[in-house]
Amino acid sequence: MSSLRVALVQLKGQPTKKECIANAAAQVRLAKDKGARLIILPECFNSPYSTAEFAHHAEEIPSGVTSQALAKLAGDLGIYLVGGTYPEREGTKLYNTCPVFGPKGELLCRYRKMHLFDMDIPGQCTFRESDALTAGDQLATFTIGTLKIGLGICYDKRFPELTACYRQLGCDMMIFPSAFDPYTGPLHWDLLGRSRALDNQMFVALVSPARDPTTEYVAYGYSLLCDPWGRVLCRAKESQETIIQDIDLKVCEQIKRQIPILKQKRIDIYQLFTKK
Ligand SMILES: O=C(O)CCC(=O)C(=O)O
Repeated sequence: MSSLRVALVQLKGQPTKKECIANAAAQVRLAKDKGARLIILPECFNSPYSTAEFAHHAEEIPSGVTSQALAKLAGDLGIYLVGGTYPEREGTKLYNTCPVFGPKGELLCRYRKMHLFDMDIPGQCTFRESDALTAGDQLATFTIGTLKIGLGICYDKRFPELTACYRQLGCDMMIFPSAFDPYTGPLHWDLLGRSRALDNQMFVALVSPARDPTTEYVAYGYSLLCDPWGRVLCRAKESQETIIQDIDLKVCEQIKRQIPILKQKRIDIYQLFTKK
C-alpha cells in the first residue's frame, strides 16, 4: 500500500444524539462515495462538550447505541472509521473515548483521553474535564496495511512525549479527534499539529467539530492534516465540511532517510520509555 485516501469529517453539533449520529453517518457515506478508506470524526461529536452533560450522554463501548451505529456503518461501507470521541461509561467511571471500527464492523481498538483538559485562562477559556472524567492510561494503535496509526485526543497533543511514544511503537500517523476553542485555536492548533508531525516525521490529523457560536463550548473548527515534513496538506474552514486527502506513504521512508533524526537521537544521553 503506497497511498491512502483519508477523510476528516468536521461535523456541526445537532440537537439530539440521534441526529448527531444520523448527520455523522450521512457525511461518512459521502466520504466513502469519494473513495475514502480511513474516515475520522471529531471529539465529542454526539453530545454537547460539557462536564455537566457527560454522565447523561455516556454509554458503554461497544454495546452502546453510538458504537453500534458506527460499527454497522464501518462494516456496511468496508471502511476504517475513527469514531471521534464520546463519553464512555465503565462501571462508575466516565472516560472521553475514541473507538476505531474496522471494515468488518469490528472494534479494532479504543483510546481513552490520557491528559484531561483542565485549563483556566480567565475570560477566555476555563474547562475542567477532571470534574467529570477519569484519565485513560493506555496507548492505542491500529494498522491499515503497513501503516501503523496512533491515537490521542485534543489536549493530548500538547504533550510531545505521548506522540514520541507512538513514534517509538512504529506509528507513521497520529489521529487526534479534537475540539480546541477560538482562543487557543488561532495560537496553537496549527503549531501543535505541525510540530508533532515534524518532530516525529509522521502524518498528523486534527479533526474538530464545526464552529457553532450558539453552543456553550464553542469549537474552533479548521480540521487539518499535516505530512511528515510538517506541511499542512489540507485544512477545513469553520463550518461543517469534509476534507479528503490522498496521503503518499512513501514520504515516511523518504524523510527518515533524508533527515535521519530518528536514528540520530543520543540515546546514550537521554531516552524515552513507556511505563504501561
Ligand atoms: O488545549 C487546548 O487549548 C484545548 C484542549 C481541548 O479543547 C480539549 O482537550 O478538548
